[in-house]
Amino acid sequence: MRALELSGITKRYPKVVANGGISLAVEQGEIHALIGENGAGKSTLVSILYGFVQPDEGTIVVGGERRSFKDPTDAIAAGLGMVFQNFNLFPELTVAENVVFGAEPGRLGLVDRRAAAAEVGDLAERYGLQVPVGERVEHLPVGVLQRVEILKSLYRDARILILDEPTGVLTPQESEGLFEVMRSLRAAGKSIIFITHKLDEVMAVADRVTVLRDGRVTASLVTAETSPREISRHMTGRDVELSQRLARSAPGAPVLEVEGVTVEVDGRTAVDDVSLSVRAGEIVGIAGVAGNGQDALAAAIGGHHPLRSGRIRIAGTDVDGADNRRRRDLGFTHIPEDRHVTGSAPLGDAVLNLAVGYHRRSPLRERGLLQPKRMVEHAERLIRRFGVRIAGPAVAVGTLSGGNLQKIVVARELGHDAPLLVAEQPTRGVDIGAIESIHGELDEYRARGGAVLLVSSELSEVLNLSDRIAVMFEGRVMAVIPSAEATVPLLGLMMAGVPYETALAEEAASAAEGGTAR
Ligand SMILES: Nc1ncnc2c1ncn2[C@@H]1O[C@H](COP(=O)(O)OP(=O)(O)OP(=O)(O)O)[C@@H](O)[C@H]1O
Repeated sequence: MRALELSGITKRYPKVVANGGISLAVEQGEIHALIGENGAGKSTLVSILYGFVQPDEGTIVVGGERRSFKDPTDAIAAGLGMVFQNFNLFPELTVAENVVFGAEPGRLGLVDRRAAAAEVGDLAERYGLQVPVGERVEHLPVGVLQRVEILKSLYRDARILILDEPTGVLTPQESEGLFEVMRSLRAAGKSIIFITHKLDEVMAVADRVTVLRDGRVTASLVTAETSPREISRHMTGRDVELSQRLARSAPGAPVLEVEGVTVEVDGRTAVDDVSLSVRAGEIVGIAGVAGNGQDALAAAIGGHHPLRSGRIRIAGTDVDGADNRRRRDLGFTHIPEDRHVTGSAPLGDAVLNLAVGYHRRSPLRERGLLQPKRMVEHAERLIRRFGVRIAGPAVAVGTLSGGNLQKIVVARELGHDAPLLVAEQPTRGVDIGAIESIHGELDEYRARGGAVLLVSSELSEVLNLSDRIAVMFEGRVMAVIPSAEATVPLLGLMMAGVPYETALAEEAASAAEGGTAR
């Protein structure tokens, strides 16, 4: 039976057609992947489906009935559920309370704890979702929080679940766990719309895949009958070749030195006695699940957090007490994790966003005056070089899709050849073509002698780019290992807090049982 049918969905914005007549059918008990390059129209389509955005044209039919949603409440009532990338949970409430919160008519918002725990426990068991129903969600791992979000939708009787890039925040083991949950939901007759940029995930878990390009459907394929190459050709209109990394020469002098650094954030130790260094011509990757101190460490290097103890040197100079501007003068550049808040000025155009932070120096400023023509040329050059999809340099970056905004931030920071780059999640949410080009840029930057501290929860990225890898867990560096000795299972175990020696032994044991390495 058909769970959902979208026909001719169209949404126009002043300068782009975000969805240009999209038709899509999702069967009951099907995992349906939605894939496409940045700006292809995926978010717009699911925002329409969930009632956030109203389409200009087109129809939505759910379970055989024509529907129109003026807001998410309508969509939920029709049996839709959405799990966002950013979870929306109350830290001080238990799992069960979070699940039932707001969905209990007649109880005036008061939650009967015992009844809730029993009900949620039953629900979790029925769908094979392991959660500690009575525990406060505060300190639960991300993978569990995600299951709580899924339970929230199931509790509201969702028959169609939309998962928006759900693996972006998970360890490889947690992603595998999520896929298991998705399969058991499918077995129970639920339908899942799964947005991802990762072809291997499409192949692993989806029954069918719809490919979008420039707001249109370019293919709707049965995964068992297609290949990653065919899907990527429909996404990009060309073959994406994964480029070879450049030859590595011996690294030079240390550009970043972090010694015994401890940082407190909101009264808690976020970074706990961390030491590491990055040399010229070297990429050091930090692997870890988000929230294990990586962001606080990056903020401390950038001068946004005071150190409780330890020292940081940039290009040989102790930066204690130096503000962000002074650090930039010493050669520090930074791709921040949050491109919306700290990475960009949404109302500003691309010219401004590609110059900011560098507008005080030549060539963008000469004899104390900004050079508008040069700023425009600079923006145009970077837009071309990084393949940003934007109508022109005068467009406000706030209207760009997530991935294209990320390209703007990366382009700005890499466009200056400073000696040190701290790159946090540089390819989060960007499509495979753009990942390739950002990786290529980072690799070339390193080959030109740049030093990179790469913070990423994307293990393939860390493995592919880094010379050495540090794994962070609860503020500490578990180990720093040469990337040639690292494998996905080994890093995955350490990211979950397993000490290096134990992880090594466990990995060897599972490899002996025929598990996969790397
Ligand atoms: N509110 C808006 N105003 C103007 N343009 C918009 C708006 N929302 C989306 N767009 C444009 O619509 C197009 C489709 O964007 P959308 O966010 O749906 O893409 P996406 O496939 O989800 O991309 P990504 O993978 O980068 O998240 C883009 O060109 C984007 O700039």
